Amino acid sequence: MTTSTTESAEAMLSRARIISEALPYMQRYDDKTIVVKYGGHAMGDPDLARAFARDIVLLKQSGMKPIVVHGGGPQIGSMLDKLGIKSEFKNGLRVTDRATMEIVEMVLAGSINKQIVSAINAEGGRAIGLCGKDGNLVTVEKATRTMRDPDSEMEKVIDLGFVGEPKVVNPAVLDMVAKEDLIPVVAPVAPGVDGETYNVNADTFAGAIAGALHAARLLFLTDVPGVLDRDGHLLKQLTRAEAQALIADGTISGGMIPKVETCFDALKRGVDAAVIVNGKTAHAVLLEIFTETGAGTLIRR
Ligand SMILES: Nc1ncnc2c1ncn2[C@@H]1O[C@H](COP(=O)(O)OP(=O)(O)O)[C@@H](O)[C@H]1O
Ligand SMILES: CC(=O)N[C@@H](CCC(=O)OP(=O)(O)O)C(=O)O
Repeated sequence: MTTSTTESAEAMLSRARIISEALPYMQRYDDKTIVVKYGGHAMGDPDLARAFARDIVLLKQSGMKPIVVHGGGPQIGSMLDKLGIKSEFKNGLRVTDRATMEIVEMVLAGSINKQIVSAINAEGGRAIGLCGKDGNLVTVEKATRTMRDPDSEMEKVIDLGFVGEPKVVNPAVLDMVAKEDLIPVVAPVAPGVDGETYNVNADTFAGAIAGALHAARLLFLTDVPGVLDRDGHLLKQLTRAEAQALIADGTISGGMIPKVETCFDALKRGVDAAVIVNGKTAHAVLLEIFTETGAGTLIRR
């Protein structure tokens, strides 16, 4: 036997071992719902987008039920800039007037949603694009928030406009989609009980869907390796008490606060575990589902 044939046989055996190692995970998650929140910061690079779509198709092909819930905050921001519409965030949520809502719906339920659907279909999957309006999948109520007024030092109610908080999730729509072997791709735009259209934070939206379906995993794909401690090191696991302390001392701030809070909320509503991972790493979803330790921060009951 020549050296090159021996090496090639070893390489083939190693490939076979890697494929074989996937078996326990395929068995663990067989027929289980995996909600993947694809954040706007994790999108943009075409190679990463292809790898993401491929991972989702692989989960489906392996017998799991992936549901993609996507964001698009930076993309909404660019479109609003182009149109000269000013936008601001309060308590991590975009203040959404009627003109802003029109753009949010166009960007989220329109271009981004269809880009993800096309990317999944291009990898051989069968995706269907939805938003909270389709089949009344998610109904929301107007979000209420308070903020400390620096002058009076009193808590004041702030009006965020058309920003919604999920109130009712109707899993029947997703059950029907699953029966047809389709992969749902859901945009966080939803009707209010008042008949208006509302903008929902994509993390909150993903958490509500994962909770209603008692998903086995809720994955957040963002632009950092996970939750980082005071020294910037990755926390492989996070308890509620640790999270509360890190929020109180400012280590967890900005968009990471609703993400972490959504994780604990989803666990309370029946999700087995939530994970925050770096969506800027190729095949982040596969690494999370098909390995024992995963790559990001695991939050579980
Ligand atoms: N302790 C922390 N660990 C990691 N990221 C943090 C932490 N505190 C704040 N962040 C910020 O949270 C951001 C992720 O949240 P967000 O911008 O809402 O992401 P996405 O658009 O993916 O939902 C990170 O880019 C980081 O700047
Ligand atoms: C109310 C609110 O803030 N909605 C978000 C919805 C998109 C989102 O959450 O996108 P990411 O996941 O990429 O941040 C927004 O308008 O930006």
